[in-house]
Amino acid sequence: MQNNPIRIGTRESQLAVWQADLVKKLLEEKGQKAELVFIKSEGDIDLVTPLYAMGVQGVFTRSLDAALLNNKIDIAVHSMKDVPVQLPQGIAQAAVLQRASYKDILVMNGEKSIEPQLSNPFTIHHSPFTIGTSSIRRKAQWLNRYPNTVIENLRGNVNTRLQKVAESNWHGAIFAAAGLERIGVRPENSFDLDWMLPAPAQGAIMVVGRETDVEVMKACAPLNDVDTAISVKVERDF
Ligand SMILES: NCc1[nH]cc(CCC(=O)O)c1CC(=O)O
Repeated sequence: MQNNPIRIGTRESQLAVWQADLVKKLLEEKGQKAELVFIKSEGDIDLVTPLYAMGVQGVFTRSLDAALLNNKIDIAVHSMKDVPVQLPQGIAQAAVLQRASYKDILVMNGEKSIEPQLSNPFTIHHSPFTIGTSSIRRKAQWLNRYPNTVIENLRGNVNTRLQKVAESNWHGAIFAAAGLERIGVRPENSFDLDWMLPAPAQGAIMVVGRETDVEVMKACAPLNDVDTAISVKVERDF
C-alpha cells in the first residue's frame, strides 16, 4: 500500500474523468487513497484534423506519458484503443479493467429512423445517406456496405460530437457504444452495428504507471481483469 494518495492523471473530457474516477473508486475500495490530476492532450486541442492525419501516434496519451515520466502523476487512465501498442520507455501496463461494450453504434439524428433503409445494404438509394465519422476504419467499412453515402468529418469528445450531429442535417454518426453508455448519454435513436469490426481494445480501460514504481504497480494489480487483459492483448498483438 502507498501512504501518499496515488495521483491519477486524466484528460478533462467527461468520459476521461468518468474512467479516471472509476479507477479512483476501485483503488479506494482496496483501501488505497487516490486523487485526480487533470492534464490537457493534443487530441483535445486540435478538433479539426482527423486523428489518422495528425501524423503521430498517441495524440491522447503523450502529455499524460510526459506527466508520468516527470513524476507529476503516478498512474494514467486511458481508453485502451487510444494507446499505441508500443508503450514509451519507462511506462508499463498496470491494469486493464473489465471491458464494456466493444461495439460501434449508429446514432441517428432526430426522431426519423433510417434503420429500415439500412437493412438493405449494398444497394444504391436515390438520395445518399450523410454520416459523420473521422475514423478511417469506420468510413471504409461503412462505404463498403453502403456505397451511396457522403461521409462528413466529425471530431471532438463524445459530448461535442453528439452536439455537432444534433446541429447538422446529417442522417447520423458512428460512435463507440462504450463511450456513450459509460456516461449515460446513449440516445434512444441509436442501434448497434453488429457487422462492423471494432478497433482493437475498444471498450477497455487501461491503467499505466512507471515501470520502476513497484509499490504503485502492486496497488493497481487487483484492478486487472484477466479475461479482458488477455482479449485485448491478442487483439493488439495481431
Ligand atoms: N477515438 C476516441 C475514443 N476513444 C475511446 C472512445 C470510446 C470508448 C472506448 O471505445 O473504449 C472514443 C470515442 C469513439 O470512438 O466514439
